[in-house]
Amino acid sequence: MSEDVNHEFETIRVRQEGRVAVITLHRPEALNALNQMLMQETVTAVTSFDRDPEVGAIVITGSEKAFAAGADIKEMAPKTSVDMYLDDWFAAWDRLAQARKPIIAAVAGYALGGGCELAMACDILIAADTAKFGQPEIKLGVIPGIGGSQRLTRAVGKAKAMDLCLTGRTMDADEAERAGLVARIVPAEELLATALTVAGQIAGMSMPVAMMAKEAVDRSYETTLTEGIRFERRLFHSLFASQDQKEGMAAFVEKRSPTFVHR
Ligand SMILES: CC(C)=CC(=O)SCCNC(=O)CCNC(=O)[C@H](O)C(C)(C)COP(=O)(O)OP(=O)(O)OC[C@H]1O[C@@H](n2cnc3c(N)ncnc32)[C@H](O)[C@@H]1OP(=O)(O)O
Repeated sequence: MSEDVNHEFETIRVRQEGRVAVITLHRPEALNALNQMLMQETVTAVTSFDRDPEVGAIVITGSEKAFAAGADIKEMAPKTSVDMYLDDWFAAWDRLAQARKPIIAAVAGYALGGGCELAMACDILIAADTAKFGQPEIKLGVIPGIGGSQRLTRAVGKAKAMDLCLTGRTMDADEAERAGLVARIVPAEELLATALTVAGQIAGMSMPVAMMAKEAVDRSYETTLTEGIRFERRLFHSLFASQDQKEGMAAFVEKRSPTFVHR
């Protein structure tokens, strides 16, 4: 992907700015509803950037009005249970959550249902003051299907996750930040610039170190405290074999900025 860094696909736009890759969801006619094409294109782009040594961080964003208004209801409506099971509907999104490089969701407007779930599958969620989050699937006679009941509960706790999943109501950016879903809120007009700055800071770190930091935090969701601390300690010890640990600590002692080589 790095040779042709500005690319328009059917449902997404991708570009690269230095070591930051930006994926913009682009289905304006449907408020970026997540259809199968958008899922495939987004996951393919993320997978490709994840493998690209010239990319240190990825930003996923939408439009001013909608990050994504959910999975595509019109596409799903006629499906049967067997269709959904045989096609393993939404399984491809799991590949996005398996990316090893940090992904920032820059969210303005609606992030509902699958849109909220996509944002939560990213590593840092930066919201515009216009953002609205929710899991309204219950109003459609279904429940979240891209991890919402699990990631939302881990992010905001059982009380608020139950409230959101059982009533289908939306919460604004302030409430989402207070609840712990959102890392930062910024004025809508500063959203992309802020996301790019944060992504640029991350991409300027040693890549293996940033990847290990992500892996260690993610591990806290999957394991006991004792095992998680042991895992973190092993990664930490292993970094003393890296050139970037030598450079980072030498730079501090010599009162200069480090030059990381991602090794
Ligand atoms: C089932 C699982 C696992 C996950 C899901 O995500 S289910 C979907 C959850 N999301 C929703 O239920 C939200 C659906 N959308 C809305 O409620 C509204 O569109 C809105 C409140 C987000 C915005 O309302 P507004 O009046 O400003 O805009 P609309 O005229 O309603 O929408 C414009 C255009 O977009 C189409 N649209 C919007 N959301 C979806 C969607 N999730 N799937 C398919 N299409 C969507 C909407 O139909 C309209 O297009 P048309 O005028 O051509 O019908």
